[in-house]
Amino acid sequence: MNPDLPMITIRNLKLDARTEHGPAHILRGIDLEFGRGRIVGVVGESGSGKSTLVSCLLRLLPSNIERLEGEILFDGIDLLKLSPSDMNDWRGRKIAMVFQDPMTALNPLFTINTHLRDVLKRRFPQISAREARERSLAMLTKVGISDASVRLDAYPHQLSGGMRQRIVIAMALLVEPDLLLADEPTTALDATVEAQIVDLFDQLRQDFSGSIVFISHHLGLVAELCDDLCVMYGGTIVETGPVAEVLARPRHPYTRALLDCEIEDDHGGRLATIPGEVPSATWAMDACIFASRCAHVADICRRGPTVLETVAIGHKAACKRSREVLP
Ligand SMILES: Nc1ncnc2c1ncn2[C@@H]1O[C@H](COP(=O)(O)OP(=O)(O)OP(=O)(O)O)[C@@H](O)[C@H]1O
Repeated sequence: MNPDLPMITIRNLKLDARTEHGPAHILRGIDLEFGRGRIVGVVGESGSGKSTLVSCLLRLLPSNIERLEGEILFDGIDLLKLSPSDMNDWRGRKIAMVFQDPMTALNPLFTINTHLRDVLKRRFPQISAREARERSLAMLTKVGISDASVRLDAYPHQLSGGMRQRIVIAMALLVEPDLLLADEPTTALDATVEAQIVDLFDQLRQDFSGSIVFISHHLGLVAELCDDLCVMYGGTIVETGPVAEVLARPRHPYTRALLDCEIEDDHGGRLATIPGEVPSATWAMDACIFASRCAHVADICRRGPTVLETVAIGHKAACKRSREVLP
């Protein structure tokens, strides 16, 4: 394996779903790549396609798919071409997932020990019960759970929401995945616990050699944690690049607008919002996807869709007027 090659390369990924109003273009041609050891933040409003992108990486796709095109190369292997059983094996070995709601992954009838042991048994079939317990205890401590031996014998409902999310993160890490997908893992938590879970992800990166895709509505949170940023809008990526570069010099009006939305007034309310709505997924994109809401829209923006173009090293934006309006 060549360490200089990207670990994940997504090429022209398109996903349409069948609906009563015609095909919904949920992903409209996603191009993205990232290397090992990166934390990639994916941000965008509700409905921009973030969760669907993650579902494609897991290949857990909706049943009403009408079209799926493109490639998802993981160390050169196209996940979309793996057999169902090979893909299942990858999910338990190379890719792990942390969902928004920890109860998605926890069975209320089983203790934490059973959950962690089952993950370890699936990943390392030869592991003894003793070793599984030792590894589980060490992992609980690592993810910041105090009194780990007591918690190990608890049931999910006996733990707080923050602790349950730590358990789910522990389950994901026990897999020793190359790719960890986290779909809004802090959304269901209050602000203090959210900050603790973000800190946990930050600490984990020190000895986690894989990559993390971290989905969030919250640009500030992504800025704190991630190396790379991917801004999604209407099933497309409108801007991508190193977090510091994109946030210091946003080159797409949507990213700029999202940044403005982060500014709070004295009472913690938002000073700005983006007027209008994300276009319907059934819209056949014949113009810039952001044209209907863009403060800088001009005739050129309505003449065909825009594509991602390099604006600086590693930094791309899909705006025909970028140089004029956000130089
Ligand atoms: N199976 C499906 N059939 C039809 N439309 C779908 C399907 N799955 C998702 N969509 C639509 O595709 C769009 C993108 O959905 P997705 O859940 O990926 O967005 P998201 O950015 O993750 O949103 P959120 O932040 O609310 O989770 C939405 O408009 C959604 O309603």
